[in-house]
Amino acid sequence: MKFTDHLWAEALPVYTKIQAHPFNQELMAGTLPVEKFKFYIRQDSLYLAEFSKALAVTGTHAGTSQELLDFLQFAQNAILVERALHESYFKEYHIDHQAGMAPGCFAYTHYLLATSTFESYEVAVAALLPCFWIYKKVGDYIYQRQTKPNPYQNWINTYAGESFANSVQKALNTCDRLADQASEITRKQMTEAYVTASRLEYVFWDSAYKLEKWPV
Ligand SMILES: Cc1ncc(C[n+]2csc(CCO)c2C)c(N)n1
Repeated sequence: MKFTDHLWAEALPVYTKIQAHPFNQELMAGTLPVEKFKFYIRQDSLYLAEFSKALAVTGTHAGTSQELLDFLQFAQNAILVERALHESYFKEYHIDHQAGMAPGCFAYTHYLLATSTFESYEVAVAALLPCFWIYKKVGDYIYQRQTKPNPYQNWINTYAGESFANSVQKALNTCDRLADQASEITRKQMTEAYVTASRLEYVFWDSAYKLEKWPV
């Protein structure tokens, strides 16, 4: 059994809830209120700006130049995705550039920044994996079942392409290779980081659906 199969089984209850979350169900049906989509896009733009740094830092801890290159390309891609959001959705939906990070976005981005900076390369790779893998799974799920026409079609297409699938496969292969060479303690830490980041993916969607605000 591959290590990533074990990870998938460990976080399956979290994934199941992400797939069933009203944000994703309504996005798929095209019925998601536009306010919630706008909130999500603004938060995702803030997320991507920090996520790209976490990817780049993780790359500096890689053991091979190929993996450094992979992570730098992921980081570059995250910045390009963020720019594309600005070019399209920010203009189309008149999204507020001033709104700061909601608690869910803050928790997720800072977890990834801290993990990539202070934990081992192995643990950082496991923490970054849900971002790729869960988006691929949710993206495929929505793409196959979407109601057409759908006002969120462009967003739905973003994670359905072949080049994104290749990136996800690279991240999975790296995680498996590292786990094969890691101690049992490190593998446990990797599993914990993977589950935590998966829970934070859930929190991120839930935050958008609830238009989450700081309570104070
Ligand atoms: C909260 C949140 N989590 C994951 C993604 C997905 N994602 C964004 S950039 C990228 C690949 C970078 O090379 C991936 C997989 C997202 N957009 N927002």
